[in-house]
Amino acid sequence: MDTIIKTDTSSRPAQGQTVTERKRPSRQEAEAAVRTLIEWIGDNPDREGLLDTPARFVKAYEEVYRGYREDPVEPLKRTFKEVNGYKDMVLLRDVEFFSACEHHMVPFVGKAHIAYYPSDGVVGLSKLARVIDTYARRLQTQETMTAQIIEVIEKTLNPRGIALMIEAEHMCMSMRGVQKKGVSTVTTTFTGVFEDDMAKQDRFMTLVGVR
Ligand SMILES: Nc1nc2c(ncn2[C@@H]2O[C@H](COP(=O)(O)OP(=O)(O)OP(=O)(O)O)[C@@H](O)[C@H]2O)c(=O)[nH]1
Ligand SMILES: [Zn+2]
Repeated sequence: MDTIIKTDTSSRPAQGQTVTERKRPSRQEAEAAVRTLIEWIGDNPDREGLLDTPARFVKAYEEVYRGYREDPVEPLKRTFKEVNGYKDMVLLRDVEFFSACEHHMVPFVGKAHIAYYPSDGVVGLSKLARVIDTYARRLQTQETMTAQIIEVIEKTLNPRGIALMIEAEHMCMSMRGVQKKGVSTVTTTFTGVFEDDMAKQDRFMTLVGVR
């Protein structure tokens, strides 16, 4: 049976895409595509070691790209108001993530550091990490991922300000192409009270451990 999936526009809000509906290939079709790729690289998909590889590959893709089936707004819906009036910065440092760049579908791996000034209650700490993961588990550029995380937190939580820094190594730069290993790509965004306040930005950087 054909499955129709709705493309989540929040995966590319910056580019202003409209919602489209398209037919999702069946698992069988996806496995056949992997078989074709194995043949294309020059191996034999019928040899013993590769016989179950298309099925494993598709199963792994389901996990690696699970972000398409998740709603990033969901984890942020519940806030806790009883924090004795705590209004200072809440910061999560070193949130590890695995993603894949949309140009080569090769992994980029790194850490996100995120801070916000609560306006009306705080959100469960794990929920911010969930939002990061949902976007990481989709195809995109690091810049897009940074913008998407900021946008969903801003819209859902309406904090007084958000700071986000993502640092990652892109395998498309290290294992192929220009072949530069160990290069960190760093993206940052500051909103609200962070935006024009260098002292707040400095404090964020200090807490994150950037000199
Ligand atoms: N800005 C940005 N660029 C990215 C990201 N991931 C990969 N890239 C870059 O995307 C570019 C794609 O360049 P193209 O010239 O279209 O493709 P290519 O011939 O494979 O390029 P090379 O990687 O230089 O071999 C490369 O410079 C990559 O390093 C990302 O998250 N953000
Ligand atoms: Zn790439």
